[in-house]
Amino acid sequence: MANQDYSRTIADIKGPKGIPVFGNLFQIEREQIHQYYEQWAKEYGEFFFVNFLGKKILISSNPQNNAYILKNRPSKFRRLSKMGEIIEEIGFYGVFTAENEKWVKHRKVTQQALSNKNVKSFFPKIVQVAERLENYWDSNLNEEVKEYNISSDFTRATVDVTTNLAFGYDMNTVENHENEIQDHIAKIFPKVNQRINSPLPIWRYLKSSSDKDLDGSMAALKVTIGEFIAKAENNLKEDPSLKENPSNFIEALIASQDKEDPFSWDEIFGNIYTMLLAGEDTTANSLSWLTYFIASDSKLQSKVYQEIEHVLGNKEQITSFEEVGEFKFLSAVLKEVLRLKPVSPSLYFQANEDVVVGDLLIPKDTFVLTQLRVGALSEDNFENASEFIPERWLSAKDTSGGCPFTGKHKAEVAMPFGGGPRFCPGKFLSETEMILFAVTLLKKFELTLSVSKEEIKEKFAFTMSPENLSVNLKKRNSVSSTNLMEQNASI
Ligand code: HEM
Repeated sequence: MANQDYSRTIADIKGPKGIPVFGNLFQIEREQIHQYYEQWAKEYGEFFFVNFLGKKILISSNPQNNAYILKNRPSKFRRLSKMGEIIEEIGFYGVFTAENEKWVKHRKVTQQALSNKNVKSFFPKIVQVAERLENYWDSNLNEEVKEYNISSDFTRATVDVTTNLAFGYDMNTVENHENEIQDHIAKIFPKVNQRINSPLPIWRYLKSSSDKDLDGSMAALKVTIGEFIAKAENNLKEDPSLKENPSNFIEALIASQDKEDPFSWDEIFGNIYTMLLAGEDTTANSLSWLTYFIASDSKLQSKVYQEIEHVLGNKEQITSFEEVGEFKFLSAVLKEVLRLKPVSPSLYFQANEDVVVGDLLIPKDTFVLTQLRVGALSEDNFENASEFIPERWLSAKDTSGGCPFTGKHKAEVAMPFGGGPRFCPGKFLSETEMILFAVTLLKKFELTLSVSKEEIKEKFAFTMSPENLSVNLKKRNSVSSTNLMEQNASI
């Protein structure tokens, strides 16, 4: 029994009234489920229950309570076991689903692979991927392009970064469009989401065409991953010193086989899938949301462009890691994008024991869904919380004219990368990638939305993406030539 004080038990917790047997099942649209939870949080408060076919989910929306849940892992809370089973059933037995000692072991090797030190030394490769993006646009896009699907370019770029950094394998999907790896990856999250929210595991007895499609994609991915593994095994054979000092994630996983407590082949495959998936959708969707805000606000776009001109000077591209840190405004814009459009607005947990959160006693095994964006959109934490104000993330030292925003700002409440011991180990890598790819796009093109802002909807399929996003691109004069023209004019 939990030994903290509490004033409520789950018998006191209410929620939206459903209908007999089905509960709230027909009150929601699956792809906007997070928005229903956010709306209900306003009505029912920091804890409420939803019920799908008799299965109850406790929704937690208070940021302090959510931080407590995230922090108290793996002891008091674990990832939802049903979610773990579903993800592992597909083949992803790795750091995201592992618990307790297993998780510690998986996390160590993942964190090492994604360490700041590794990302910094890998930086030239990220620049190379950005240059390929630019080459691709130079060769394939006219001066003006309408209704362009920029999200798929971001997806390719993030796949290339992850496969290079973590697997030492240069896929160059940015330029070689015949590779379909991202099409296969794209099927996984929506399916996981559908199965988690499905009250009955129908797919185990009767496979729909989309279930069979997923099996086909997993088989294709297995072949690709087999190639990554073969390359890493060859490297280890040719240079046995890599066994002690592996140069990437895959080598580290394979090298463990000669040591105590090795990773099994299922774990090796599972972690490679995990890394591939975790690194792609999240970063690419965040870049798509960035595009959404920038393309719909010309003032914001010119401000970002001014900073790009200022930092790049006469250069065409960022050339050193230190320069990334000079994009103070763009960084603030990205933070604001992640506050308003976190790609993971909901995280799924399960109580390992009876545990008191806030004033509530939550019994062992309760399914708890933390709804993270409620706090990020609350006036209690951020002034004019629903507005896009990147300046709120700038401090006085970031600007010449003193602190640009003095309103309420509880930065810790926005948790786009999760929190506690299981917070996202790819944060630093993704922040670096996002600056580089955003600069590459925005220095080159002026962007407008091809559809009205209202037509672009939040679509939740385990991660949240902008549905219907499509942009018009107009090539700019290059940054260096604009600067030269300005210099000439001032002479
Ligand atoms: C904008 C980009 C990204 C966002 C918003 C994001 C967000 C998240 C979130 C919310 C979690 C769950 C954290 C928790 O449970 O507290 C997570 C976990 C994870 N992320 Fe990311 N992520 C991003 C990019 C990446 C990248 C680039 C990689 C690797 C290439 C990555 C690898 C992982 C892994 C391995 C986990 C599982 C950690 C664990 O369970 O211990 N992520 N991420």
